[in-house]
Amino acid sequence: MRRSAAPSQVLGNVAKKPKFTPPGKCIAVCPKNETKETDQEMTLKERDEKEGSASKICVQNQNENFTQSVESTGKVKTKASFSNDGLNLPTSGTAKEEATQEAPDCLAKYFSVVWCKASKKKHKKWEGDAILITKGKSVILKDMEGKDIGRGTGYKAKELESLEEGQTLMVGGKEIEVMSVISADDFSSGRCFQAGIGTHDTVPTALSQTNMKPFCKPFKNVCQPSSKDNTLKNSQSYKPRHDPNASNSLVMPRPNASHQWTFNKAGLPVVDVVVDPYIANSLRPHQKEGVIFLYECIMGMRVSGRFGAILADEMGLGKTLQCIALVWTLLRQGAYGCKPVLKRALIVTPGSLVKNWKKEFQKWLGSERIKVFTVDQDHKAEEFTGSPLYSVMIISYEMVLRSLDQIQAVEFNLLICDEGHRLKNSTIKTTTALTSLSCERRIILTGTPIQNDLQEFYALIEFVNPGILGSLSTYRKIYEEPIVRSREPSATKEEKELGEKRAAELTRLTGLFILRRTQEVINKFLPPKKESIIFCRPTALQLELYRKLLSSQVITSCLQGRLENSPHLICIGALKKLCNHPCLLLKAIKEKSCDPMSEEHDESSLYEGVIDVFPQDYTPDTFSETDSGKLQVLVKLLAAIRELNSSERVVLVSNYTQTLNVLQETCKRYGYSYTRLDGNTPVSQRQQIVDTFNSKFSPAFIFLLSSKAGGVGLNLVGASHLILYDIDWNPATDIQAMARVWRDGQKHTVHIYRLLTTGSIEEKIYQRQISKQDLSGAVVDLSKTSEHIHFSTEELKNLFTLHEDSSCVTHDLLECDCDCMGKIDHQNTSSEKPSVSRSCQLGQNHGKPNSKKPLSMSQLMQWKHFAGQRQTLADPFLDRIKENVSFIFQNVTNSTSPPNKT
Ligand SMILES: Nc1ncnc2c1ncn2[C@@H]1O[C@H](COP(=O)(O)OP(=O)(O)OP(=O)(O)O)[C@@H](O)[C@H]1O
Ligand SMILES: [Mg+2]
Repeated sequence: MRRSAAPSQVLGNVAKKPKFTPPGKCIAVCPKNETKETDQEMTLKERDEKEGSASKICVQNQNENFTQSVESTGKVKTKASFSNDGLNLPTSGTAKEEATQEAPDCLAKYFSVVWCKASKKKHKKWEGDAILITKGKSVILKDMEGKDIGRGTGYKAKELESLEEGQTLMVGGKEIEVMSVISADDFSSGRCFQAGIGTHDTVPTALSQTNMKPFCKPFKNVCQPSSKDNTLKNSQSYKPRHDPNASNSLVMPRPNASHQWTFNKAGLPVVDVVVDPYIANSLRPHQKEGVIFLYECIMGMRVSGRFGAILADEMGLGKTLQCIALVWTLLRQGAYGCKPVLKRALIVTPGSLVKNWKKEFQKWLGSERIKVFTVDQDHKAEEFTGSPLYSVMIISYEMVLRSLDQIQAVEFNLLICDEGHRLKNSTIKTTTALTSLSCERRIILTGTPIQNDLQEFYALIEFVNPGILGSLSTYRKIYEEPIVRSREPSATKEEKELGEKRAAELTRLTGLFILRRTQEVINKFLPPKKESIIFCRPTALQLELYRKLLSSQVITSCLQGRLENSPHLICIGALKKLCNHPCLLLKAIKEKSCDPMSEEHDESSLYEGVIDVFPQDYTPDTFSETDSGKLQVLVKLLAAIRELNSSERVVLVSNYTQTLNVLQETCKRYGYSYTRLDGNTPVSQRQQIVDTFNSKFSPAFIFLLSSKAGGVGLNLVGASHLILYDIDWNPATDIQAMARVWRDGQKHTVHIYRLLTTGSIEEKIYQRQISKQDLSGAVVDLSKTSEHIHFSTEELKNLFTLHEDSSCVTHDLLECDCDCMGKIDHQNTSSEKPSVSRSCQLGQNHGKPNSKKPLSMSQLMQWKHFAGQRQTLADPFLDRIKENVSFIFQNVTNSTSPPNKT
């Protein structure tokens, strides 16, 4: 049968046949070799051969699936040919499942087909591409969005088995013709539904290779220049701005032939782009790779026709510096005829980091190279527009909304969104405003993308590379539903396999433009970090109040599954307050009693009779540190640091302003000088507070920090001790806070202390936290953040249980066979070596399916652990606090690295 109007598969199998036709006839536009070669020149063909480049300019591009148009301005517009169809995959395993019902033992087969309505016409007019699944005697036809468009049964099994290319079949009133056979793998990964983007044929340059790429002679022509003579004359002035042959030079990869074909219409000489040694010399190895990665992404060299990137390096790896190196390079240079790629760049960042960005520009480039413009109350966006002095604008997310008109009026060539995970919601104003900017080159920087769910992940991808994953509904069908389904306990083996494959495919696809490195790459440059989880015994008052709350009617009914209006959240809040200090609970009770008319009946009922447990003269303001186990420990710890490390400073973190007030009052009582940054600190003052604290002349001993308000992006390397006073459901919040101190620039050994109230809800939250961290290797963490957490009755029961007899429930859960209460020594005598060889291996049987403890507890596997009441502890700080401590886990990272960074 002949086909006339073929859909996208007119050229055959998507994966096999080229789909991209360059504008104009290739042969005509690209004459064999009209440009004379000089000593320094060689043809593209030769160079490609020499460099092993896969594609040739006159060959149809196998990597691309774009239609292309050139505007009269010469600006090239590329558009994914699948943009309307999206990537199209079926919902989770439906085809297999359905066919299984029909013939459980037969193997399913998959075909790429075209279809049209059944007609007797000889000359068919095909209406669309589709996927045909056959199994036994049944078939299912799916459109490219994964929707069923036809089904049939009662075929001859043999005929279906031998179905091959070119054959036709009737399926539910539709006539189909088989175009090609699809592998089961291509079906289950979803690749067969993708119209070519990011499938087998995308060839990103390997980072390590590009890094090593030798210098290529700069004066080479690609296509026919507009004027041969001119180009030859001018070629002598097309020189790299910096010497690519110098030792340590950082040379960007050269664009391949198809890139040149698309973006170098004028046929300008290709010149090496070399990062200014002034900044390149400061870059760590991972940062050099990062700059190359970003360069390739935003130049459209990794995924053809896409210019976005997500740099998701863990906190403190210097994302700022990598971007500065990129921006500075591209403001001055470009591969085609030395023409700078960027004229103007826009950097959007949380308000608290605007000044930090400016400082970092100065730090790495000095003040004479570049002038950056920061938008604030006194410097309006219009000033930037009117001034030729500035090429970089730094603005806060809040200000973007206020200055949108002015920003839209400027043509920015690069948009960088720092802490860009805030764009995870595509409907919020900031995201819509930034999406409205015409700039195609977009970079998201984030240290914590993993906490998002699959839809948030989609929003981030959509922001940097719009359309690459198809429409949201398609994406849900292809990826989200099968992946989520496969992780449910009731998932069948097939569903699990499908989910895993789709997740792997999603990772592969997005991995082309997402780069995440972990802290390890920088560890060797950092001083040691000693992390201790300190289980603090609750006081008698805390225990009594805790029991009282647990016996309340509200908690009882929560445990019976009555969760309308989320009463459990109020209960959790009250218990957390109590753990921090009983006075915070009393404050809440008093505030509630002043407002008896409020709607919150559950809260009033929870507090019923609790006030009677407090001593009679107890007031929230005259609290005593002896009423809170954690505060007792804190006071002793601060005294020990003051005494043993008098020149070192402390960051004290809480998630709650009221708790910070208690901590601040404690500082006052002990005469400790402090500074504070929380949600109420004006954004304009934040950098100043941070700078003053980091200066060696800082009078402040303690930095009180609200992790939620100001944690992200701050550098607090002036302190070498960090105490997490309370715990958040979301591990990212705490990790963010910890990374403020242990980062590049830190000169001292860092001590991190996490305080938890023994046997209480805090331990349970900690256990949940570490299970979340274990998921961070996945594309995304599917667990939701705080208020969205869904608790089963079983989980609530666990949360609302107080373990009074245990010195560490977390340790109990590990089923560790040691006797850490003193008989066997599980305290590693050498405090500087990880205790891998000790007899007690925490979580020995982790990962075994029958293990009762959560797999994630394996995180603690390598940690030393010991009961608090030992006679002496090797760590002098812990030794001072042991009286109030029931248990300690401790881990040392980088024990061998020198205290000063290299
Ligand atoms: N190559 C380097 N040499 C020395 N210091 C560096 C280097 N790279 C970065 N730094 C410093 O390390 C600190 C952390 O860098 P930066 O703030 O860019 O981290 P980040 O990746 O943005 O982390 P976060 O996710 O926390 O924002 C900064 O003070 C920065 O100046
Ligand atoms: Mg940052």
